[in-house]
Amino acid sequence: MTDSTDTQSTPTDLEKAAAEAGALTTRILELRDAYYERDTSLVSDAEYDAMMHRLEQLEHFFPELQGQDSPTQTVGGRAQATLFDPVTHVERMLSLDNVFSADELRIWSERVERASGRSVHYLSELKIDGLAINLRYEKGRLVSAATRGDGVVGEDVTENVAAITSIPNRLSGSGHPDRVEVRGEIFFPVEAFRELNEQQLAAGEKVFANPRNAASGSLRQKAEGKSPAALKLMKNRLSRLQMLVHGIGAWPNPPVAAQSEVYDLLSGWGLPTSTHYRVFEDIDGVIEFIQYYGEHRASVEHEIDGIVVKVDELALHDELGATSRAPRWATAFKYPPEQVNTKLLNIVVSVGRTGRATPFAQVEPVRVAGSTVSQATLHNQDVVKAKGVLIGDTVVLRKAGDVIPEILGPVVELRDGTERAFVMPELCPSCDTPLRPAKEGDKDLRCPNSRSCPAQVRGRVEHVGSRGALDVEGLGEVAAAALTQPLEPTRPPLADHNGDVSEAGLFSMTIADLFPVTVTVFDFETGLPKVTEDGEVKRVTPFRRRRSKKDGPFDPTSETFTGDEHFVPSKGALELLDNLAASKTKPLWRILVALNIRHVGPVAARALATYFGSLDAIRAATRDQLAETEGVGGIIADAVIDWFEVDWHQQIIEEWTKAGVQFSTPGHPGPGAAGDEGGVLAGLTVVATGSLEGFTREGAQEAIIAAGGKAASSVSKKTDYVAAGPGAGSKLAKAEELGLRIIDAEQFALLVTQGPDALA
Ligand SMILES: NC(=O)c1ccc[n+]([C@@H]2O[C@H](COP(=O)([O-])OP(=O)(O)OC[C@H]3O[C@@H](n4cnc5c(N)ncnc54)[C@H](O)[C@@H]3O)[C@@H](O)[C@H]2O)c1
Ligand SMILES: [Zn+2]
Repeated sequence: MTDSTDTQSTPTDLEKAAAEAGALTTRILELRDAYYERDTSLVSDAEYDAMMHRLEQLEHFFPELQGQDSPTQTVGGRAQATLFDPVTHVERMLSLDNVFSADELRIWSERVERASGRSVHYLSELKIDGLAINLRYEKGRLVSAATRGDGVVGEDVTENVAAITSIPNRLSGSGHPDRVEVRGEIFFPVEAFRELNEQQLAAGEKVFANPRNAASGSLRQKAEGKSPAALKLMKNRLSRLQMLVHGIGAWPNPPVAAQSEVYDLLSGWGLPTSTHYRVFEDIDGVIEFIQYYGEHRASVEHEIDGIVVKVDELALHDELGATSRAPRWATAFKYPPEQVNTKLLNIVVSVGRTGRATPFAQVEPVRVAGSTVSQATLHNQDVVKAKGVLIGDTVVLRKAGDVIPEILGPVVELRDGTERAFVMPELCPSCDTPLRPAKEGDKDLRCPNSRSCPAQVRGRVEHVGSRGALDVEGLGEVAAAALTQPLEPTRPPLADHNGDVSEAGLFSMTIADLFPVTVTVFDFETGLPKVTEDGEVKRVTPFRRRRSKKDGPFDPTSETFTGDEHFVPSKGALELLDNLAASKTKPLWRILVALNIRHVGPVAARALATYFGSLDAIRAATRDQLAETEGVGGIIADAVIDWFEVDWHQQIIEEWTKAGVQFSTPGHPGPGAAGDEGGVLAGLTVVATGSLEGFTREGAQEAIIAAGGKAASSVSKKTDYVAAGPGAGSKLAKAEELGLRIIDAEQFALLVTQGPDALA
């Protein structure tokens, strides 16, 4: 459509548009009121932005709808003279226009360059999630601080701002103008925001949905009428606020020509300016900057909701001017939101491999930080209570980067009375055993049926395959669930991630069965598991697929016939078996982690493996010997001893030993040796580079460490051996240059198992 269609629009179109615009306006004003006056987000920012966008569209096609007081023409907020004194800004405080994609940004920059008629430099900086403040300094002294309000009239918060330690009351240096207005963002650094919300939770107060609401709520508090204790709390909150300068207000003839020079000048006066800005000669640089911070959002000390792009040349600011709402010389690129509102549909309890019963939230699926979220953990019943969420609430959900989604709290204003409280169940949802704390006073409840609780069995099998344990590709959540299905032949088949069907009902595996597993199981006549001579049911990977013509001659040892359908092991199943077989000789510490001993994660397992060198040595050790090992300590020592005392744990070791799992580090000289005077590589530094046959990159490092050596990542004079394989590159060149001892994969294997003497 073009603008000319406006005049041809039929009255009904216009009427429809007017009705929609009217409804949107009412809603947006309601949302603004909640947001700016009550520090509450009734909808997510993305929903709010979408409504604004829709209203802009309607007004674009039907300009007659665009009144002066339309939300598209006004700056959020309202000057509320009731709480603070009103301040009329000498220069209006504006909002920013938004773009949501690189394409939209390019369109913006083309428009700017066309209007400027000359080349433009772009200053890119982080969009801080806080609230805008205008600071007026007269002869270097802070005389007034005001919020944005409606852009024309703001609130006088001078007294509170004086309590913010990061804002100087006096400018440093000299040559300050008689009057200068500086603008910036007041915010909570991420860490302080987290602490604040924790304190709010503990005190039974509302949690803030984002640092911006928190900053605004903290700054806009009145000291009057507060008890001494409340006043102290208020001061404490104010003192944790920070500010960063991002512009200027009224300042006649500033002695600078560019926004970037403004920052240099102001930082020379002791004002906090961001160190994260950059000036680019074209928009491509800006787009790279946006991408960079999109991936490194979490590395910044404060929350960012986007990147602000500004024309650097100050002269152009005047030439380009502003609309009633926003400058034309700047725009904000908005990142996908990390916080959204969604409905809390239910709270259910899951039991993990350690038996811990964890309530988690099932929410209406929402897009947040680039992925769709439908669940969030709630840790334990105390956390549910502390967060004050009820089933049926609209809740604020947060997901930053790779972090696990978290529920911040309810939007209390939106309750309608149908919400209900969560009640922690008394029985394990997986096996009906009464839940109880591991020891008195523990907040977490556990299912004590560790041996056969299906949820725990499944969790342990999955844990064996996990990255920190044996890292078995194909042994994840889906496979673990299929492998451990209880023995119920009538269960419907499950499909795995390749769409292969599994006869899930036939398997009930524990981690003890994991390595002896074979594919040969089904009796081809009956379709039931084959029984070995000694009466045992052979376990098998459950993944199978329907036989096709391409599968060639029938193989009775691995194929199944269920009466009317014919199955062969799926590709995934065969791969899983291969991967399991290959993991039997992984480093000892990984095997220890896979055993699922309480408190024994990768770090403790490495410490144990390095010092003792074998499972037998660990089992033979006394509590004191374990506890005194560097990196182990009393708690872990007790957990290790407890673990060995359980009879079905012995069975795991027996089964795994029979299947060829390697419970010791080859060449390890025995307890203690590697710890101080070391294993066969004690005191030696080895660099592994390029691809060494028989070792993964990580595996080579581990082999060096396990043998008591130091695995270095760069070559230096102190390096004793450089193990180099194809693709070794610059490290090899350096080693040659330094005249170091260079060995190949075969020699490396000898070195880490038998030590330097084996190479002679
Ligand atoms: N969820 C809701 O119900 C709701 C309601 C109203 C507003 N909002 C949110 O607020 C936004 C609108 O608020 P707005 O008008 O303040 O616009 P804005 O926050 O999108 O952008 C303008 C503001 O950005 C700030 N800013 C931060 N870093 C900056 C920098 N480096 N340079 C310049 N300015 C910087 C300034 O304070 C400026 O006033 C919406 O897009 C939405 O995200 C949400
Ligand atoms: Zn249970």
